[in-house]
Amino acid sequence: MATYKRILLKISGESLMGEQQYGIDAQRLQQYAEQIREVAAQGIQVAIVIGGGNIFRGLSGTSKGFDRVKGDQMGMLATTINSLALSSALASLSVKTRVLTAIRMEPIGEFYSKQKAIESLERGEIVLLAAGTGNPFFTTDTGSSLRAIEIEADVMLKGTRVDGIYTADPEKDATAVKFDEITYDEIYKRGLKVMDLTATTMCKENHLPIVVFNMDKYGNLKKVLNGESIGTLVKE
Ligand SMILES: Nc1ncnc2c1ncn2[C@@H]1O[C@H](COP(=O)(O)OP(=O)(O)O)[C@@H](O)[C@H]1O
Ligand SMILES: O=c1ccn([C@@H]2O[C@H](COP(=O)(O)OP(=O)(O)O)[C@@H](O)[C@H]2O)c(=O)[nH]1
Repeated sequence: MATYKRILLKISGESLMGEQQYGIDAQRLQQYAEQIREVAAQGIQVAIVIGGGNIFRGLSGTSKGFDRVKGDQMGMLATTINSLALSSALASLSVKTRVLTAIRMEPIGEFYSKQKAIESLERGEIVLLAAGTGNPFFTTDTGSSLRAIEIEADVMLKGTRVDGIYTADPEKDATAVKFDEITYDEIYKRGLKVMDLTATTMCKENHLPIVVFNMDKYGNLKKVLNGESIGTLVKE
């Protein structure tokens, strides 16, 4: 039995690289599309935000001489490229999708509105929310929390390449221990960097639970949605 009716799934752009150093790994993309199709077939309404770190990050561009605002705009275009790729992979599995962009760029996608997103979700379409918040100096984590709150999602699922939230970055500290549950305040107190603080604060202020889980393990998305205790649940 699924515990959530409407979800906002955030997928890390960097994870889309798979084993590659850059860009989109076709196999990884296909795996994501299959898993998303499976949960949508259970009747769960799915909206998706994808990062752009596999292509471009504004902040890293500044060290190479890019203007930050232009760099962030490049990052937002990167999230749009990834959204189109996932939309196409889902379409090839006969799943209906709608790409809504935070910046006007028809015909690549339609300009986002809450109403369009909800109409599509209620029709059973997968909604891909591209270009983050549409503003520089933000991240797709913040875009995800913003959109999740707007569309009245029951939960924000942060699909990433680690198993959940740890006492320290598990990619750097082998002694780090995973939390099954954690409060928003504990994330601040411990200075945990799994999600940016703007995103965490938006979720806290709007009472939106977050689940951080490993999206790269095939089948995990379904497990989270079926209420298995996978990943880390963030709540009050
Ligand atoms: N306390 C922590 N618990 C879990 N992951 C952490 C923590 N601190 C930092 N991280 C890092 O956060 C990453 C997950 O965030 P994500 O937004 O998916 O990655 P990225 O920003 O690289 O695309 C993990 O890969 C991990 O290295
Ligand atoms: O609302 C937003 C969302 C994203 N970005 C830019 O898009 C890049 C890619 O997004 P992010 O780093 O969040 O992707 P991920 O870490 O998930 O790969 C960021 O570095 C920013 O430069 C932005 O400017 N505003």
